[in-house]
Amino acid sequence: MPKGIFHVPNAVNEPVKSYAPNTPERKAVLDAYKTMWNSKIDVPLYIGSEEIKTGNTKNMTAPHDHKHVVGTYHLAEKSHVEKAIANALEARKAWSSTPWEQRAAIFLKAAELVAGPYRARINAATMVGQSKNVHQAEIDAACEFIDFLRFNVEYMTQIYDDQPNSDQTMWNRVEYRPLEGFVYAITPFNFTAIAGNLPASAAMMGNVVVWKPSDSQVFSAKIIIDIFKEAGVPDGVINVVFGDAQMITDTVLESRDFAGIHFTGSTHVFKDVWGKIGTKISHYKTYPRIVGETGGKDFIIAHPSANAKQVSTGIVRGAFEFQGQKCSAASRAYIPQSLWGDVKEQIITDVKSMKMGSPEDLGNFVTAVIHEGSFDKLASYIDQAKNDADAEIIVGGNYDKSVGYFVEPTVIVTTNPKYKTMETELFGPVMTIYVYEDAKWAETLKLVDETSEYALTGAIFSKDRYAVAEATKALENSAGNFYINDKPTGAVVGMQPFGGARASGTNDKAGSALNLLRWVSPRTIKETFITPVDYRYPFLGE
Ligand SMILES: NC(=O)c1ccc[n+]([C@@H]2O[C@H](COP(=O)([O-])OP(=O)(O)OC[C@H]3O[C@@H](n4cnc5c(N)ncnc54)[C@H](O)[C@@H]3O)[C@@H](O)[C@H]2O)c1
Ligand SMILES: N[C@@H](CCC=O)C(=O)O
Repeated sequence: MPKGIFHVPNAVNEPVKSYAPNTPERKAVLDAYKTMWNSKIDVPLYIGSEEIKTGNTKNMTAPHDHKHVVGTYHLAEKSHVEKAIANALEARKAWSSTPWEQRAAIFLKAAELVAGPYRARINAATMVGQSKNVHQAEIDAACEFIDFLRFNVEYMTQIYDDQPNSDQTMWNRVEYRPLEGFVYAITPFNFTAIAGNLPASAAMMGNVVVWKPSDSQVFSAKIIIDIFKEAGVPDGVINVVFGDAQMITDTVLESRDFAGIHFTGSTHVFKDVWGKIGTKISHYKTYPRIVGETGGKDFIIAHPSANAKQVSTGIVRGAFEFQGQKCSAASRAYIPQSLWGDVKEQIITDVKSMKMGSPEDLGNFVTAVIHEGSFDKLASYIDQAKNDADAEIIVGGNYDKSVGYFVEPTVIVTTNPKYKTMETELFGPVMTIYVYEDAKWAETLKLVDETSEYALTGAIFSKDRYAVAEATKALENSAGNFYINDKPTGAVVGMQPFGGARASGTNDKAGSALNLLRWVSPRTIKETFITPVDYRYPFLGE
């Protein structure tokens, strides 16, 4: 047991590297990309100390070149999921009582492995398997993942440090126990950092985990697993299963020891899983913690006082970075008539200047969308907009899946503020704009609030402080992350805790102490120094 009250290193955000020509990081990431492109990996299930090849495999391909196979991964059967749970529960015996500083050291080491020896590999894997351009890979797979690991260690110690009052007669203590059972982490394709953070944050707090990554992120998930192993996460603490999401989830939910779910993904899946947990609630040993960050229909609203160039840049970067595949991506905008001419011209100029293609060419701003299902869905909405009288495509609108799943950044202007693409999350490079009359500012704020079921991110651009204040109040429940004079994407751990409410999730703010609190079950301990030996109150003896 520790013989000191230890302090962890102060968490600092990882600086973003530039990847400019002739930098060492540029050479390293391109070398790693080539190596991965020209070899094939075979990813097993990771259960306890075993790496299991079930023989039932799927190919991993690059979204920007979908015939190019970069590896295979093995699919779990029900028995593997059961085995993963059994291994997790076995590992819990040692892990749940491992001193916190030992757990902290593992995850601090993992952060340094990402920052140094694994940086080029995890970025390159994110470029190959998820088609991120190098800047998007760097801010996600390297920097955000490192920040999650470093800051969560610091938040963990803040939580442990939060203790109740005592007096001379007693000492009150709270210990933050891991949950009694195991945590199930389900992760999305679009952020390598989220894939790493969901299992790691629960494990850091002393929990054991069954992790099911997205089928479209296995390629970079393999690097995360390598990092956890090298950092010293003991066997069985994080068990990884791939395959049929429904079967895996149903099997997990059958276990009486299921103690919590750490989910990020789409709203309909989360609601479905929540419903299943609800129907089995009497079956579980404890009430499972349900944490889910889900979809968004994120907005930008410009006030007539806004700077047109700032607005158009916010729209273009907010909507089209990583092909709009961020839960935070701007996908509906409200622009006053008086600014529209300038904003429109600038958007069209910017979008036409964007290069699209493989992420290996670092000059490409836009690459492919994640898979055929997403491509087909986006194409159908774009085709619909071409036919609808209340919609007009002002730039983009083409798509091609012959080599990769390429969809041009597309801007739809609609005269109908409730047009389908103003309300529905498409999760791709499609932005819809509604132009409002300047005099209808207050009505438009109401429209922003009422148009979508989501409440994840949103932004207002304005030079008028009264308008900023009015929007901040009117939209207080419309976004969990609200931006003033900035695009609604790019939250940084330690700076803008991230998460939304309404249909966007439980708003437990990934990368914050609020989130880590969901993975502990506090026990209060009262120790009395002079224990009473007489039941009578003092006055009863008089
Ligand atoms: N709010 C946030 O912080 C945040 C962050 C990233 C992504 N997202 C959201 O995630 C979505 C995009 O990611 P995606 O396409 O990977 O989402 P998705 O919902 O398709 O998949 C997410 C995970 O759920 C699994 N899954 C799918 N069907 C399931 C089922 N029936 N039962 C159990 N698990 C199932 C998938 O295999 C994957 O691991 C978007 O809606 C986006 O807004 C939200
Ligand atoms: N943290 C990211 C969003 C993650 C969701 O996809 C951002 O703020 O852009």
